[in-house]
Amino acid sequence: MNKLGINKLVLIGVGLIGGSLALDLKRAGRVAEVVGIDIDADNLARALERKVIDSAHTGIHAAALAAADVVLIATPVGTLPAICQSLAPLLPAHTIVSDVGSTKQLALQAFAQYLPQHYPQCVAAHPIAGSDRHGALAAQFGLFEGKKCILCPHEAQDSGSLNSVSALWQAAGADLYTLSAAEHDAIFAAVSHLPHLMAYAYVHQIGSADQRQALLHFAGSGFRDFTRIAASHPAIWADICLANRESLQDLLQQQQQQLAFLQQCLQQQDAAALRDYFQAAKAVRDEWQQGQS
Ligand SMILES: NC(=O)c1ccc[n+]([C@@H]2O[C@H](COP(=O)([O-])OP(=O)(O)OC[C@H]3O[C@@H](n4cnc5c(N)ncnc54)[C@H](O)[C@@H]3O)[C@@H](O)[C@H]2O)c1
Ligand SMILES: O=C(O)C(=O)C[C@]1(C(=O)O)C=C[C@@H](O)C=C1
Repeated sequence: MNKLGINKLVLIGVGLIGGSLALDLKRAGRVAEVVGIDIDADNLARALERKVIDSAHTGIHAAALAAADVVLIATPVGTLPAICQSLAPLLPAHTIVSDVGSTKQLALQAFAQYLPQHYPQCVAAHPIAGSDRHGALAAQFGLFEGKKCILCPHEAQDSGSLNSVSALWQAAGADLYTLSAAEHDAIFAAVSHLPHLMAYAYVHQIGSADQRQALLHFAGSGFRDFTRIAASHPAIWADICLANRESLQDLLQQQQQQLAFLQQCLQQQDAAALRDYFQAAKAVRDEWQQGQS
């Protein structure tokens, strides 16, 4: 046992987020051994080369899970139910299960439905850090340093498991916050999932334009800054958007009202309304930026 009691971490999904946490925990001496499970054998080979993990499996097997202290699920959120179902007969009694997914109600539902014996030891977590890159090659040290990590404890939560998972994220430098899963999903629909949808929609508009080549040729930093997140992993984002579809449908409706207002300002050549609208948006953006420092 090391100082946290985490001898063996089983990481399911050895990508940007899971891989980055594994790197930090290994460097901090908080885990002795990391076993990687991933459906992508090439990705596992890269993870082994980069020492993100110590051993690799392409499926969820008893041998991989034997004596696991923590199982961390870091796959697209839509895979959680099936993964929990596969884990159920194989988990040692003491194992803590956690996830890193961008939506939390689905995670708690999957834990409750497929891991009822372990439910008190299941801890839903979400680091608010990442990028448009993916896979083990994108895993990096220090990704979570100074970033928020949201924990969504549930009604049957075992406090020891919650503390152990909290300690892992703190070891990676994250600042911990607690929200209910419903609060979490409503907030991140607005500040993460909606902007991703809008970036995808805007890039589609450009990509389907007759002048596509010229538009892309001359696009500069405004285009780059607004569209970076449209380069994110399609499978990760399809799962997030579907898992949070109800909030997102409401938010898209609200966004259409914003666009309709802009149409009206342009039609009426209303410079004052546009200036006020942009000024109010700038004030919100400036307020956010100040809160970051
Ligand atoms: N990318 C971000 O910015 C970010 C930030 C915070 C949280 N998240 C969440 O973290 C999770 C992982 O995202 P990521 O960005 O690390 O993605 P990633 O693509 O870098 O890594 C996911 C890995 O899971 C593997 N995988 C997919 N299905 C699997 C399955 N059924 N069994 C085993 N392995 C499987 C993939 O091969 C891949 O290596 C997602 O739930 C995402 O919502 C992402
Ligand atoms: O930086 C990015 O590319 C991100 O999209 C990171 C981001 C975000 O929207 O802020 C994306 C999804 C997460 O669940 C958490 C962080």
